[in-house]
Amino acid sequence: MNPAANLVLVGPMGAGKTTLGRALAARLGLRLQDVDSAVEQEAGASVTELFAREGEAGFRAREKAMLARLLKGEGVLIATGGGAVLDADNRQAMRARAFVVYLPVDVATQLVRLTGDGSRPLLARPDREQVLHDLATARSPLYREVADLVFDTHGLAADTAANRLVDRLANHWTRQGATA
Ligand SMILES: Nc1ncnc2c1ncn2[C@@H]1O[C@H](COP(=O)(O)OP(=O)(O)O)[C@@H](O)[C@H]1O
Ligand SMILES: O=C(O)C1=C[C@@H](OP(=O)(O)O)[C@@H](O)[C@H](O)C1
Ligand SMILES: [Mg+2]
Repeated sequence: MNPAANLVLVGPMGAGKTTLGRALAARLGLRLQDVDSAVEQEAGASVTELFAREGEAGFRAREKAMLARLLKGEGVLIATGGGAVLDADNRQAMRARAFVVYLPVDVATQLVRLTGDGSRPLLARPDREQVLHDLATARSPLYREVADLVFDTHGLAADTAANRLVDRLANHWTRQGATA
């Protein structure tokens, strides 16, 4: 059993972090915080606008500050963005303050799930498949490095995946600070 105050979801774009986060938070009695949404709310601008206005570096600085702030809480389910693991401080902070679940996803599934999605600036280009392969090569080791648990959702609807993940977590994660 692995004690931690919070739960964090990591994984590539389209892995279902935001979607599963919603379903899981309700089931686990945790407060959901999606880092992208929190950054957008604080900035008063979308992720796409922030990338355009401040560059990826500007967005990453905001993402890092928000993640650090959210990890100070307890009983928080934090859905990260796919690039949050790039920063070593982020990875260390996640490991220190949360039980980390990696949701892997293959590129073919990402392409289907993200068809028509215009909200991810890194995919606003014609060679999406190549971009997703390159991101996977660079980031998969980082997801693995930070993860306490790897949970595969391929072939599962989001609600079913949430139910199974709740069962898996019961054997792996003790919520620190929770009253029995
Ligand atoms: N397990 C799943 N099965 C089918 N579709 C899914 C699943 N998880 C997420 N999706 C869909 O994929 C898209 C991206 O999901 P999202 O939660 O935004 O991913 P992430 O936050 O990891 O980028 C959404 O349209 C969502 O409905
Ligand atoms: O992989 C990435 O670098 C990004 C993933 C996005 O979040 P999701 O993983 O929730 O799509 C969002 O943070 C931004 O567009 C950058
Ligand atoms: Mg998301």
